[in-house]
Amino acid sequence: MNTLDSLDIDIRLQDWARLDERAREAALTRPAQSQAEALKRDVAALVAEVRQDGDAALRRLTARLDRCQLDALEVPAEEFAAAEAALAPELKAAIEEAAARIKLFHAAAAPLPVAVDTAAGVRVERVLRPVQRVGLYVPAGSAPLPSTALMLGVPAVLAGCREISLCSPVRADGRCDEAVLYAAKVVGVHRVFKLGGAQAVAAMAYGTASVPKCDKIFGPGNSWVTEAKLQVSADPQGAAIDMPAGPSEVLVIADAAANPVFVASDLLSQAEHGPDSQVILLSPSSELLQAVQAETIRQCRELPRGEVAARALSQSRLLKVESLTQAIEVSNRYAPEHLILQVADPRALLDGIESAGSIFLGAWTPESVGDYCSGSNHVLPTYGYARSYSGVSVASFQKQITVQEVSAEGLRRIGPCTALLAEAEQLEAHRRAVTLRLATLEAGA
Ligand SMILES: NC(=O)c1ccc[n+]([C@@H]2O[C@H](COP(=O)([O-])OP(=O)(O)OC[C@H]3O[C@@H](n4cnc5c(N)ncnc54)[C@H](O)[C@@H]3O)[C@@H](O)[C@H]2O)c1
Ligand SMILES: N[C@H](CO)Cc1c[nH]c[nH+]1
Ligand SMILES: [Zn+2]
Repeated sequence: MNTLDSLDIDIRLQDWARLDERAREAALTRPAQSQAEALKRDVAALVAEVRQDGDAALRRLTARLDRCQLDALEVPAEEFAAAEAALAPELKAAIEEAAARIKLFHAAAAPLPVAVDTAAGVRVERVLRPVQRVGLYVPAGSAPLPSTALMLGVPAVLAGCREISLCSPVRADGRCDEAVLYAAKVVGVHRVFKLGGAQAVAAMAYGTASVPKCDKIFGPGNSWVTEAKLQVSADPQGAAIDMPAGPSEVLVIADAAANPVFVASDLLSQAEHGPDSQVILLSPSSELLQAVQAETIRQCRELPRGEVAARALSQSRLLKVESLTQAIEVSNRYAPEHLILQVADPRALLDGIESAGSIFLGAWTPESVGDYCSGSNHVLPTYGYARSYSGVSVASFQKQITVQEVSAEGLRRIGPCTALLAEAEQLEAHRRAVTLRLATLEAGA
């Protein structure tokens, strides 16, 4: 008998119309992030320890949390070579294929410089400059994610970042995952460190003897990683971050004609990430919801990570809605990291979507293709942050600087407007910086 045969697997089916406001809120609430207050305290202690003791703290914490006694923290050239030699040629080719497609999309979607004459003699420009020192975090706690090295490394290199460091948890045998190392090499990451969790984030934010300080930290991770990113970004001496990218989640909107086997497989693809993941299905069809419920439980029993997925399913929902219009309203309220539209005409729904990290249209677009190799980025805002944040892109690794140049004629045109507004704000020095120049122009005219 399969060990999962006896596992209690369930995913709750509810009717949205019958839920009161509190029950609706509960249905759309993400799983608690391992007791928020305790988490904040624990992470603050880890960050402080790294700030105070640098490399010694990193070795101590890695021994405690990752069960590995590290000597050198940085991955040496020989380990990259050994990783490359150990990988199957097909896997290396798949990593290269994915990298090429991610590069194609990210290069095309990169911001461009702008130059506009907003009045005769008044030129305003936007120039782009890379963030100089960036730190990438690639998870490897429950599953090493070489695809995340691609998703972060490709845009960092396209943006032209000068120092690109990458941290990923070390295995108990003292090595990093081979495919993560190969992906880092393929995209052109400069240095890789055998560090995971909050301690890796602290090392990149403040720098240690071995790990260079970074200006901005990118990447997903578990609760400790995400909380550490939030804490270091609140400290002016720490580092900026891309966004809070925590436990994976997906929301699927499906109509009566959707294939329950496909829908169940999509729900499970994100449920298997971790016990704190969440998946939601919205459909106006009771038959489809019941079929997906049965199919999800059946497929879950077949998965190597079925136990993990089952825990995520226990805090997930299948919700009967009145219409696809109501499904869109509920989805916008939830603001999912991933949104899959398995309906007859998904493009017809697209305009109504206000908040989502990434959208997948139609029966032949599983979320997995975005995770790996369609070309879009899989580092996306979770926990409702899609209401205000976007996924990682080349722009995330750039600063947009505005430039303006005004000729004498231009100042004659826009000077009076400036002076009037300065006067209204009672900022006399601002006004004079214009009027003194205008007077000089008048005198010379
Ligand atoms: N939002 C996104 O874009 C996105 C993308 C990929 C993955 N993810 C998510 O990233 C997460 C990856 O998590 P993971 O755990 O597999 O790997 P991880 O690399 O984020 O975390 C592993 C590290 O956590 C630390 N840790 C473990 N137990 C600890 C404890 N008790 N106290 C303090 N630190 C501890 C260890 O140092 C370890 O190195 C998953 O939740 C996945 O869903 C999100
Ligand atoms: N679905 C994850 C983002 O939430 C990314 C990922 C990496 N590997 C597989 N999936
Ligand atoms: Zn995934």
